[in-house]
Amino acid sequence: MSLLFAKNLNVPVLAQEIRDNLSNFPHCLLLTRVGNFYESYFDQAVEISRILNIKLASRRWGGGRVPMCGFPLLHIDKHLKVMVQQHKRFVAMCEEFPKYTSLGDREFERRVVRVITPGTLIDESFLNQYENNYLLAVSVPSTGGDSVGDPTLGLAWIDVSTGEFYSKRSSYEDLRDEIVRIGPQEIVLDRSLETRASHPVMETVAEESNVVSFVVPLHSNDKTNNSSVRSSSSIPAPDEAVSVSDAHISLPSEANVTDEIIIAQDTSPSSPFMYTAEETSAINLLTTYLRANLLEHMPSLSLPNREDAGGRMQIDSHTIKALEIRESMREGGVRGSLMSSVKRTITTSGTRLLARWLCSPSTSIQEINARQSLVAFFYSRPHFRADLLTLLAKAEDAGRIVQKFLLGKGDPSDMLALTATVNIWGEIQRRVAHEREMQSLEQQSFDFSEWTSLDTLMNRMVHLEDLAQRISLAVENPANSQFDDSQDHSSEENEDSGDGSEANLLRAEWRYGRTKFGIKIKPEFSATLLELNNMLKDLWQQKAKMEEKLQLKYDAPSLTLRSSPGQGMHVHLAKSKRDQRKLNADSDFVSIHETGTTRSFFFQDWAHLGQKIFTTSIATAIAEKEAFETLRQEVNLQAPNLRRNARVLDELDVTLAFAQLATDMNLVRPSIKDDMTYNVVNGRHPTVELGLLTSGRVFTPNTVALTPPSHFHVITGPNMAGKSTVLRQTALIAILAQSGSFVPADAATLGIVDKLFSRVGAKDDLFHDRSTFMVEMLETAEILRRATPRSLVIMDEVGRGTTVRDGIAIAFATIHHLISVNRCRALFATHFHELSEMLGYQEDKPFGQGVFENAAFYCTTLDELENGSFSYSYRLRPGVNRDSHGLKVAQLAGMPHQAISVAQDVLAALKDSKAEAYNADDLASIGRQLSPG
Ligand SMILES: Nc1ncnc2c1ncn2[C@@H]1O[C@H](COP(=O)(O)OP(=O)(O)OP(=O)(O)O)[C@@H](O)[C@H]1O
Repeated sequence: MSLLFAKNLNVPVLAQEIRDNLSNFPHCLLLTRVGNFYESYFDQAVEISRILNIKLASRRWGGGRVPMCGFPLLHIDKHLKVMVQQHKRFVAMCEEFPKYTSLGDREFERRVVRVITPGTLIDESFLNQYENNYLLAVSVPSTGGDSVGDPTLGLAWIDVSTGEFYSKRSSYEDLRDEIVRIGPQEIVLDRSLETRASHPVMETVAEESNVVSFVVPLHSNDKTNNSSVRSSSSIPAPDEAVSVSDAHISLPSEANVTDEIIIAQDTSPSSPFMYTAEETSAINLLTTYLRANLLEHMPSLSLPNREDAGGRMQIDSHTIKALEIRESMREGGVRGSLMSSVKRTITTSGTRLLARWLCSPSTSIQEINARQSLVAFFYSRPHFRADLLTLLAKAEDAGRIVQKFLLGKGDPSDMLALTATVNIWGEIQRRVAHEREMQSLEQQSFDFSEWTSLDTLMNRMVHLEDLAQRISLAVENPANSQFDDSQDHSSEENEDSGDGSEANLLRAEWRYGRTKFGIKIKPEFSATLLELNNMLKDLWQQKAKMEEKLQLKYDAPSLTLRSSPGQGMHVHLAKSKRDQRKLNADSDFVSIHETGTTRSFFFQDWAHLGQKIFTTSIATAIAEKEAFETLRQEVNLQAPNLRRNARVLDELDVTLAFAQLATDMNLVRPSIKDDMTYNVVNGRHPTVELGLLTSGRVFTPNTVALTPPSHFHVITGPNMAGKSTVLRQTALIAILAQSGSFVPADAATLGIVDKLFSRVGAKDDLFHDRSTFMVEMLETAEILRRATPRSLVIMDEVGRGTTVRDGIAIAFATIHHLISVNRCRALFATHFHELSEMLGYQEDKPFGQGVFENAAFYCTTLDELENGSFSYSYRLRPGVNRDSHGLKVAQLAGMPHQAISVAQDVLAALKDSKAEAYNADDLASIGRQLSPG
C-alpha cells in the first residue's frame, strides 16, 4: 500500500488528528508529516503559506474544501529557520509512524514528537555553530499576591544543542546584565508571573527578550489549568510532579564533582547539595519546559554547573552592547566587534568559550594568572603552537555530537567523527608529552614551573581511546575500506517490492544511513552479525552458482535471477531464440511476464533462495541497527568524560588563540593585582586599531594611569579627537586582561575590576517610551547605585541630552557621587569644560581640590595648520581643553558652506558679547543681526 493511498483512505482520520493537535498545541504552527511531505491545513495553512511564501492549495474534506499547503521533507530546515528563528514562532512537529493491524494492513499513527522553539533547537542545520543557543529560566520566590518580596532569583540556562547547562543565584538588580551576558534565545518564567506585567522580572525580561514562555513547574501544586503559555498561547504541561533530582537529570561522577582545575573555572564545581532553593526552582522550570517541548527527544541531563557569582566580572547590559563585545552596534553582526577582532580560535566550541570568557571575565587572580601563563607559554613556542593548531583543526565539535546522541539523534558518520576526534585528542596529548620530553632533554635547567598550567590542563583529560577503538572496530569507515555494496543489489530490489513490514522499513532507514554516509557496521562487532554476514555471503554464492548453472544448462547467457515489486523472485532472460529454446520447454519455469524483448519466469528454487536472501538481509540490517544503538549507549555512558575532554580542548583552543593574537597584535602580558591599580602604558583600542590599519592609518596609543591619588580622570577635548576611544579601550583592556588574554599596550598593571560600567553612546528607546536623555539618566542612575570601589566606570558626555545648565548640574553631581560615594576608578569625558573649574582645576595644578583631589584632568587636542587645515593628535595630555572645534567636524561632515558661515558668525558674536552667560538681550541681538535678509 503506498503512503499516498493510505493517506487517502484515512482522510477523516487525518483531519481529526490535525484538529486534535491544533487544539492541543494552540500556540504552535503545526506541521504534519504525510508521506514525503510536511503539510498544514485549515486556517494555519493560510498563515504558513504566507510566512514561507509557498503555494496555498485546498482539498476536499468532509464535503467542503479546506485550505492546505505543504513542502517536501527535504525543505524542513529551510522553513524551520524562517518560522522559528525569523518569525519566533513555535512549531509542533507531528510525525507519522506505520503500524499494522491484526489483518496485516499498514496504517499510520501520527503524533507530535517535538515542539521546536527558538530556545530548544537541537541539530537544525541553521544553528550557528559558533554561538550558543541558550534557553534561560528565571525563578522568582513565590510571595503570593502581587507583592514582590525577596529580591533573590534563580537562573538556569542550557544550550540544548551542546548540553552546556548552568545555574546561578541572582537578583532583580543583576537580572538585566545576566540576560544580556547570557544572550538567551528564549526565556522561561513561572506561569504565575504571566498576569503580573509590572513585576520587576517581567519588566526586565520584556525589555531584553522578545520570546518569553510561561510554564507551570512540575513541582507546583497548581495544576488546575495545566497549560503553559507563550505570549497569549499555551502548551500542555506534564501532569506529574517531579523534583529536580528526578527530572531526567543524572548526577555527575565523583571525578566530575571534585576534579575541577583552576583554569577551567567558568563555573564552580557542582553537587546536588550546592544548589540554592532559587536555583533548584529555576532548574525545575527549565526541565519542565524542556520536557513539554522536546517530548520524545528529551535527553538525560547532567547537573548544571554552578556559576560562582563572586568569580566573574559583572559587565552591565549597556556595557556589553556599547563596548560591542559580541556584536557591533552599527552593523548588528559580529563584524566590527571585539569578538571579531580578537577571535583566533579554530574550533566552533572554542569560539563559543571565547565569547563566554569575554562576556564574563574572571575576577580570580589565580585563574587569570593560570590562563595567562598558558598564553605566555604558547606565545614563546610558535612551532609547538602551530603543531597543536594543526591537530585541533581536525577535531570535531565533540560536545555537540555527544548531545546529539543523548537526544537520540546522530548517525554513523557522527560516530566516526567522534572517534576521529577522540583519536586527535590522543595525538594532542602525545604531542604535548613529546614536547615536554624534548625540552627536558635539551635544557639542562628544565623549568618545570613553566609547564604547570599546561600539565594541569592536560591532566584533566580522561583517556577514552578504548571507546574510540571500539567504535572504529565496529563502524566501517569508507575512507579506510571500500564499502562493497554490490552484493546487496538485488536485495535492494527486494526492498522496493513494496513489502511494508516494519523490518523492511527499518532496513530501508538503516540503508539510507549506509548509502548516504557509506558506512556499515563490521560483522566482527558481534557473533550474531558475523553469523548473519556469513550466511548472507553463502546465500549470495549459492545464488551466483545457481545462475551460472542455469545459464549453462539452458544455454542462456542472458539469464539472470532477479526480484522486483511486481514479479517477486523471477528468472529474467532476453527473448533471443538461443536463450529461449531450451528453457521454454522446461515445465519448472512458469512464464509470468513478457515484454517485446524479455521474458520473466517463476522458478521455485530461486523463489526459495531469494526469500532466504531477503530475510537474512533484513535480519542483518536489524542487527546492524541494534549494534549502532549499543554503540550509542556506550557513547552516552561516556558523555560526561567526552564533554570534559572537549572542554579541555576548548580551553586549549582559546589559550592558543590568545597566544596567536598576542603575536599578531603585539600584545603584552598584564600584571594582575589585588588592589585598585589601573596603569596602562600606551594602550590601544584593538578594534579601532584594526580598522585604521585597513586604511593604512596608525593608531595613537595613550597611557591611562587611574592610580591613586588620581583614580578619576576628567577628559575634555575637541569632537572627533579620540575621547570615546580612550574610554572604551580602557574598559576593553580590563576585559581582555581578566579573560586571560594579553592586552594591547606597552605595559599594563591592573587591579581586579569587580564590575564594569559604561555610559556611552546612548540611543533613545522610543518603544519603551524613553527619550535619549531618559536612557542616559537610567544608565547613570544604575551606575551610581551599583559601582563599588573595585569597579571601573567610563562615562561619555553625561548631561549632553538636556540644557547646558541642567547638563552641567547633572554631570557635576555624577562626578561628585562617583568620587565621594562610589570611590571607583573612572574616566569621565565631557564637553562641559566648566566642570574643571567646579572641581578646582588650575593650570598649574592638574588635580582637583578638596574632596575632588582624586580627580585629574586630561585632554585631547587639535593642531591647526597655517593653511587653515587641521589634524587631530589623539594623544592625551594633562590639562583641560576648552575648545570643542565642533564647527570643524560639521564642515568635515559636509554641512553647507552657508550654514557653517552662519555658525561662525554666531560664535564670533558670542565671543564679542560674552553672551556665554546667556544674557537674553545679547542673544536676541545676535539673532536679529544674523536673521536672513
Ligand atoms: N588614538 C587614536 N589614534 C588614531 N585614531 C583615533 C584615535 N582615537 C580615535 N581615533 C579616530 O577618531 C575617530 C573619533 O574618535 P572618538 O569617537 O573617540 O572621538 P571623540 O573625541 O569621542 O569625539 P566626540 O566628542 O565627537 O564624540 C575614531 O573613530 C577613530 O577613527
